Amino acid sequence: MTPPQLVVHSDKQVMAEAAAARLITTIVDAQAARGHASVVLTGGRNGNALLAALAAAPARDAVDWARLDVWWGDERFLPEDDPERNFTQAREALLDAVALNPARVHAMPASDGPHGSDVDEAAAAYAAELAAAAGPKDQGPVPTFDVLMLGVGPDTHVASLFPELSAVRESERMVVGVHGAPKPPPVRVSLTLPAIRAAREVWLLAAGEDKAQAVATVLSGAGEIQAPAAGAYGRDRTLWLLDTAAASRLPQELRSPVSA
Ligand SMILES: O=C1O[C@H](COP(=O)(O)O)[C@@H](O)[C@H](O)[C@H]1O
Repeated sequence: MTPPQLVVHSDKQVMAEAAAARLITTIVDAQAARGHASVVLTGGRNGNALLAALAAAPARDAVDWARLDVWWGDERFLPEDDPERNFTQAREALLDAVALNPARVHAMPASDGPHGSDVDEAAAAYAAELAAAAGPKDQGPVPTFDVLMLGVGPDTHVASLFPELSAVRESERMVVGVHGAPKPPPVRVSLTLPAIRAAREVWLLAAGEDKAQAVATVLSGAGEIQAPAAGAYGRDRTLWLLDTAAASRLPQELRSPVSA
């Protein structure tokens, strides 16, 4: 388990812009080192703000978008063009504006897709897509993602792993169907903690006062069943990207200096 590193920004917008700049650099470095890169997107307010900041960043043209694989950490199991789908929101914020290779855009299935309303079958299909993309150098049935981003919910959920639900206890499957999520919609598809931990870098995003207690709970040592974000860490790095409001309830010894 890599220990969490904290970066605290002055506000939500600065955080989104700084995270977007960090993502550009990380993708460019991965493409220089390996010829391609892979990212796992998150839904939610902070994830979408990051994508919008990336879309507005002049340096976005440094990325070779055609050599980027895009995956999702979770999806709201809704019809294809539903505005609440994480995929729809990511398209609007960034994806439609850059020259991605459609074969490398790995959206999670929609509820009117080939698996119909069977979310467990949809989850199994996404797990198979991940397994097909994994190579001999990957440790297990998922690719070694370069960066996996997670928005942290006010209840400490990440992806669609909610406190105490069975999905956060999953130790074998890489992707699960989620039933009865406390945040709408109740049916979702989610990577599990073992899949999340396959990433080189895991970035946890939290901005705003409504995230402050969740951030303090997780970073003060809560367990992952009660606080799923506590179980999200990367192989090489676990980075918490916060704004001052989200960091405001951290114990003093955990706080880092605020960047601009
Ligand atoms: O529903 C979801 O919520 C979380 C957190 O969203 P936020 O708006 O509170 O930042 C997000 O990480 C997840 O991908 C999404 O499906």
